[in-house]
Amino acid sequence: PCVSKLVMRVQVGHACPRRLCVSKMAGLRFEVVPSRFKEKLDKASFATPYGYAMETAKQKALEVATRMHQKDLRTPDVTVGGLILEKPVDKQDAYRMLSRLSGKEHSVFTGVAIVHCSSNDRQLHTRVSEFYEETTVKFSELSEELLWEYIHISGAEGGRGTRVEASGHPHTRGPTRPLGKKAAPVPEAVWQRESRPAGKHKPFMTTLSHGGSESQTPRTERGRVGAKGCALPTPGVPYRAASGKQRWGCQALLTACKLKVFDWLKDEAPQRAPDIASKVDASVCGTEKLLDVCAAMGLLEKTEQGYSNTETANLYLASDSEYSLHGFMLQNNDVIWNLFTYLEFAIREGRNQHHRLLGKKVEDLFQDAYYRSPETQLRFMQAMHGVAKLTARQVATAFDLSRFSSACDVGGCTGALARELAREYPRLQVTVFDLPDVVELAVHFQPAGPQIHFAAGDFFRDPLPSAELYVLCRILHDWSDDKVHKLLSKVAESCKPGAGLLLVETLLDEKREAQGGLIQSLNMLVQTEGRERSRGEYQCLLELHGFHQVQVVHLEGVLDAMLATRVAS
Ligand SMILES: C[S@@+](CC[C@H](N)C(=O)[O-])C[C@H]1O[C@@H](n2cnc3c(N)ncnc32)[C@H](O)[C@@H]1O
Repeated sequence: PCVSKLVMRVQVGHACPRRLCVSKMAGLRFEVVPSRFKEKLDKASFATPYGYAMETAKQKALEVATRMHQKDLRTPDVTVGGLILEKPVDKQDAYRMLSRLSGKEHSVFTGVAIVHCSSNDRQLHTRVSEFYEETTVKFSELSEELLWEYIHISGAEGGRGTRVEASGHPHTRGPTRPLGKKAAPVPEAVWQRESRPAGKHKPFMTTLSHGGSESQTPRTERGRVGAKGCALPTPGVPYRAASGKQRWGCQALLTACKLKVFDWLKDEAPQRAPDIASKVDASVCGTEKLLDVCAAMGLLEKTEQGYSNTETANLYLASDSEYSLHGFMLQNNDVIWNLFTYLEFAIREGRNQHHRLLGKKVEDLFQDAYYRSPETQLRFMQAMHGVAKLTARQVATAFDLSRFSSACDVGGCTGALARELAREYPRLQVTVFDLPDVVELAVHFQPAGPQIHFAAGDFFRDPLPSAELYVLCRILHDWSDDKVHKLLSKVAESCKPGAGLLLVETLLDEKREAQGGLIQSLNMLVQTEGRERSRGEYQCLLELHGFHQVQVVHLEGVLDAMLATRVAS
């Protein structure tokens, strides 16, 4: 409780926006007091860069602590001597620095280490994650996602905040991983952190998210001296967001997918820019720039012989790969991206923007928007299929469902989750219930088998197939409260006492919010009739419809699973 009462006087050589952001997330009020201590310690007198950095940080913090005491006759409650290593640290230094920072030796200096480490060493990353866990004892609100982004920032190529060296959390397990295959990172730029298999490649979202190299960073980012000599607050986050590099990076990725660059390079590699340009019917200069950006994002490898797909691109971006997210990219490119251009209207009106995008009234979200033509329906289904395949295993294994002998996946689309459920529970019979047009096309994705059946109908109007377990995966967030009640009461009516309801959504809580849950809420606003809800809201909804004994499992990525049991009314 005392944390919120502290005014942290943070000494900072430059008002590092990342550190301020981290402190803010930790729920601390703080003052930024630039230290006047000159970084002039003799490097030669230190055995390691670590020793030099620690001593410099200490002296800077002490200078602030002393000066504040003299100035205000009030010693700051805590002075944080945060430490940033501007150069790549070697492995041993990183280990030592982490153990010192996370150890109990420092009673004065505590804080968040932002480690600029170019090593891909697994043990080191494990150690870093342990450090993070220890840190959270003090700063319990710190977001893991956030810290990981920082930890992977390397100073190797141009300084702070420029490149990301390793992807994901080293402990990320792989239920979302293609079975029997080595994991490669899932493209995050439009994937919205749904899932994050571990891997050795660079994730391309974060590569772009820090806004270019240090030399390109505007002076204002590093704290500039204003007219009267006082430090201006840095525009870090707003500057980066507005300058659009992250958005442009996303757009480059989506365009490369749309042009099927990764398909051409899967068929034949390496290839040079003019070859690809002629295949995708585009200019050589434009294609070359696009390929270079893809290479910078870690999606292509560039050599003197030309460009080749990385493992990530082959696995997730080629349109014919088993775990392809190509449809998801196209859905983002052709629909969601455009809907977001109407965000201002969405905010003003509090509703989705399909009518603006399509220039006509949209009464039925699916029939009038997503499924308005066979092409748009197929694209939507491909998008759902790609995402579902990556998350299905986690969902199927979140709880022990072996007591059920039949399940109905309500709005189960192509049957990707049904397949995983059938695989996990060999005696389970699964019915995928979806709109007639969807069921008709679903066979192209997921042929029915001895355990999997498809049933066509409208879940707001038609009776649901009978089952011992009902599954609602990414369904309720599409709908208004009224429609959610309608659907839940339908499910409840179809259930006998003891039947289960498996609900899979993104629960809006602090962790998910930090991981993009809030952005996901905006996404729901611009494109659906629904919204993301909190665990408490879902629990109330479930209980209201006779589902109790609610258990929750937080899955990797941004999904959460809730299992509830229907009790006799
Ligand atoms: C957001 S998708 C989720 C698909 C799948 N459950 C998943 O997690 O990937 C919503 C699904 O609900 C289906 N759907 C929408 N309205 C429906 C209705 N009235 N009756 C039956 N299915 C419907 C859509 O066709 C689509 O497959």
